[in-house]
Amino acid sequence: MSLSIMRRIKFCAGHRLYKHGGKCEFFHGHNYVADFHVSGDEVDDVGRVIDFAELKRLFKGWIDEHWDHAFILNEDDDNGINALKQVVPCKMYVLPTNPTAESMATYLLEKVCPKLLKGTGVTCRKVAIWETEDSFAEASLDSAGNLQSIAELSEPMVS
Ligand SMILES: Nc1nc2c(c(=O)[nH]1)N=C([C@H](O)[C@H](O)COP(=O)(O)OP(=O)(O)OP(=O)(O)O)CN2
Repeated sequence: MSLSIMRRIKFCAGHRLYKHGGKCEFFHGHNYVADFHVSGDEVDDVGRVIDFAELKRLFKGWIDEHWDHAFILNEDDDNGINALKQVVPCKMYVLPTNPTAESMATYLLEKVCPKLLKGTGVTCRKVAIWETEDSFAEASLDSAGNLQSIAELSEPMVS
């Protein structure tokens, strides 16, 4: 049996989509919502897959340190990176891809969650990033643990 739980983390960040060709090429920001879907095969003596508070500590800890109130930019965006370096103090996180909701969800699922959850006995199987109340993207693992990237836009946010 597999049991799944979800921990939601909210944060604010700025970004721009390099070479987007539209308004999202301008610096702008979002009140993001990140939904972390975590699975485990068993529960502890209390009946928990893992304590929600522990997930908050891990996920919010990473988000607060790296993405909250930061600008998230594409590593190819030299102009944007150099512009932000002029700002003091400057909080910037550079991704190997454009900071779309899709790539942010994928990055969290593939790169961040395995490190954060090491030794906990649980696995993050899906991350959804909401950019607005109307748009989100999610990245998930299939049953073999391989990445499945699915963008789903214009779905209502569940609150
Ligand atoms: N598939 C994706 N498309 C877009 C992404 C993304 O991450 N994945 N991101 C953006 C921009 O970041 C943009 O800020 C969001 O654009 P949009 O949905 O058009 O924004 P609004 O809902 O605020 O639209 P208004 O027309 O201003 O109300 C673009 N596309």
